[in-house]
Amino acid sequence: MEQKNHSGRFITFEGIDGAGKSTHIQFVTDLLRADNRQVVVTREPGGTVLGEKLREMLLHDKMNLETEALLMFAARREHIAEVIEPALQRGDWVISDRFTDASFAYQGGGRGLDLHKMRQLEEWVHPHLQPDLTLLFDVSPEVAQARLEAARSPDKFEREKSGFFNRVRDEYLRRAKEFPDRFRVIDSSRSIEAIRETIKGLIGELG
Ligand SMILES: Nc1ncnc2c1ncn2[C@@H]1O[C@H](COP(=O)(O)OP(=O)(O)O)[C@@H](O)[C@H]1O
Ligand SMILES: Cc1cn([C@H]2C[C@H](O)[C@@H](COP(=O)(O)OP(=O)(O)O)O2)c(=O)[nH]c1=O
Repeated sequence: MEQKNHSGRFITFEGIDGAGKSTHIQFVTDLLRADNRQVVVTREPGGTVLGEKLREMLLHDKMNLETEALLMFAARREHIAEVIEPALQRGDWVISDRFTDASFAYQGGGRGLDLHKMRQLEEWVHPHLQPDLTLLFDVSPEVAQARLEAARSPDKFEREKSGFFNRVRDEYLRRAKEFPDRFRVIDSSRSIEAIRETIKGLIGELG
């Protein structure tokens, strides 16, 4: 994987809602801490006091699509400045439940925002920062939906229909092909145990 000018590592977890990201973040954190790594676990939208306020609005209030994209990137700007960059400078490992790929997938693929506008926002907000590793938890919307229904009440995004999640999934998979060096696609229709084994191998590759 590409070398960066920091000694920490930046790992992002992506996938449609209900794909299993949260389930495996704890596992990866435990794995790294057992190996004496300093780990910062965070999430988007959110991760800072301001970002969590923006998250509340983003997950529950109806808004214009461009407003939604801009607020995602505003929360991200704060998150990078306050949490991600300082942690990487210290040499910590940063695990983020979602990052910019989610904006491409949800606001771009899912809702149809012009990807060119998204690239401009990315170039503005983090021209030089990219994850070292992105774990894409890939599963059909039907399986994800069934898991979610058993688990929790839905937010604004989770109430979307399977057509929306198919577009989100397709955009994630398109990006995985575009950036094969950092993306690893995980078949999340398998058991939690089988997925853990796959993840163990992938984290090991990071050194
Ligand atoms: N591989 C799996 N097999 C069966 N159930 C799973 C699997 N992975 C996650 N789950 C369950 O599915 C639900 C959604 O998982 P979660 O990790 O919260 O997804 P996400 O964070 O991607 O939205 C949870 O109840 C979790 O226990
Ligand atoms: C980071 C990000 C998240 N989202 C959406 C995806 C999710 O539906 C929602 C919150 O993500 P997530 O934290 O995965 O939700 P939960 O805690 O319920 O598992 O925000 C976007 O639409 N664009 C983005 O850029």
